[in-house]
Amino acid sequence: MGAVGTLVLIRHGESVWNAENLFTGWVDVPLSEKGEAEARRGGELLRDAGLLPEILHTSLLRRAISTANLALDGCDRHWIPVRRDWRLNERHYGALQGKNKKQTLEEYGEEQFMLWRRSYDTPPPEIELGTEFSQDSDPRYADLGADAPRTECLKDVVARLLPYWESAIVPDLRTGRTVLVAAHGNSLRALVKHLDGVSDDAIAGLNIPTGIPLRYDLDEQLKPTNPGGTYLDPAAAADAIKAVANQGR
Ligand SMILES: O=C(O)[C@@H](CO)OP(=O)(O)O
Repeated sequence: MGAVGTLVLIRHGESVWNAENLFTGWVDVPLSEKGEAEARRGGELLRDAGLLPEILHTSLLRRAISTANLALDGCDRHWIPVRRDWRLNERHYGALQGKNKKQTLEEYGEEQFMLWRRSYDTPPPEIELGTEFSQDSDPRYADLGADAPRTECLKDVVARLLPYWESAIVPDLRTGRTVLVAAHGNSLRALVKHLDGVSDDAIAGLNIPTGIPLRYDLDEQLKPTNPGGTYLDPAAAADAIKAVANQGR
């Protein structure tokens, strides 16, 4: 087998709903101005590190797609091939989609709020079909039919993400290419859990900052030789991780 390529993960820049502190999930909101700037900065970090993506995988949500476009434009890689798949989408937040995080924390209390946000296997209540923030008439998910999720916990995200990792991303890495994955806080937590072998309990404490590329060097078994990965701007990542952890407060 040849050398395994480099994996670069990027969570989308701040979205308008991140800025408003709303549970987002599969609701397709755009980047905020700050998020666009974060994405452009992500591209500069890639350029300055000489870490130039050769293929892109994104979710079907515009905050990840726009982030990838802006970042790739910034490192002159806007032309690379791209694949998009719902399996990279954010975790479906069920009936919490569109709700304010602070109000939800006040209404349900810290324990329930954190169970919904960060426990491995407790999904929020299912979203009601046909309501404002459900995706049941969205054409991009038409092929999923009744398999389209109405809520997900992180365990569900791991289960739907891994088939795409194995069948689409790993083959690209096996060609030795630098692969950029532009996705979301919780879909990337699911991938990092798998890559680093993080336990079901420990994953609760892991948060991914917006817009800062995270590099993984992998061995032949696809185990990271730099466990936890390497943020291209570690100081900014450390501050941003704290901010994600404290959302709702
Ligand atoms: O609202 C969401 O979809 C996610 C990511 O922004 O939020 P959280 O970090 O609370 O899981």
